[in-house]
Amino acid sequence: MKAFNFITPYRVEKPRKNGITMMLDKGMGLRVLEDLMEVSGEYIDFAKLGWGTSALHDRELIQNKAEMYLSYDVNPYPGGTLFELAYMKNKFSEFLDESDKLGFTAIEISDGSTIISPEERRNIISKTKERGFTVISEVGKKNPQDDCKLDTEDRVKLINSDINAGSDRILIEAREGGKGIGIYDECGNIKEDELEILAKTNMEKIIWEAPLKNQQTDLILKFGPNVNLGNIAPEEVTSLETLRRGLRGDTLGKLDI
Ligand SMILES: C=C(OP(=O)(O)O)C(=O)O
Ligand SMILES: O=S([O-])[O-]
Repeated sequence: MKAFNFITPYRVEKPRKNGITMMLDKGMGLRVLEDLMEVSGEYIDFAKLGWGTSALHDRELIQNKAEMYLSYDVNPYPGGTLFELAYMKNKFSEFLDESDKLGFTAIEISDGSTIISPEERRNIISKTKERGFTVISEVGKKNPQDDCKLDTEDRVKLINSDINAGSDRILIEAREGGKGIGIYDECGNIKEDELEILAKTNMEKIIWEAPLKNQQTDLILKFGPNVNLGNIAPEEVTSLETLRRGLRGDTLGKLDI
């Protein structure tokens, strides 16, 4: 039983469709991960082993980490950048084979640093789906100068086309920093117009990358405790859960929970 259970607001439990939290794992060791899972595993739905970090560790460690995540019902997956590298090297099917063998259950398809034609993107999404992975496709470019060339209409088109091709979730790029990219301005504040338009596409499927606390708070206040959020730092997972439940001043008494 949880401490103070008589005042803690309830939130939908896993497996959940909404209120998804995606955590960014930047190369944690197994013991740190075990500790984290023990205290926060129930608040995490997906764990992304950021960009190419999983390629720097022994296969056995990655397998053990994936197993640990799965034992807490957390879906582990490799960073979109690693997929992009595999794609550039013409090793997409080997990438899926290896991901499967390592125990990853989801795959991120992104073009943050590469160029992939819309047709190719749709093919890749459906092939990944056919292989039995949960598909998370990302919309946005890593370089702010390239990202700002994508207007809102382009993003809406991409979201809809990815969903039609079979994506389970659409990730809105904000990187680890969360500034000057996607729905955020240079200070990391939300660009309301952009947010409103993207939110009209399919809120259930969208995961907003929101690495900063002000972003998490604003999105929770706007869309409620069960908004899907990603790129959450491991040490911020419990903190985010308090925001979702009104257990922190920023949202206390302000949520319908
Ligand atoms: C962390 C990110 O990069 P990657 O998907 O390459 O891990 C991201 O896109 O937010
Ligand atoms: O490389 S990152 O921060 O998406």
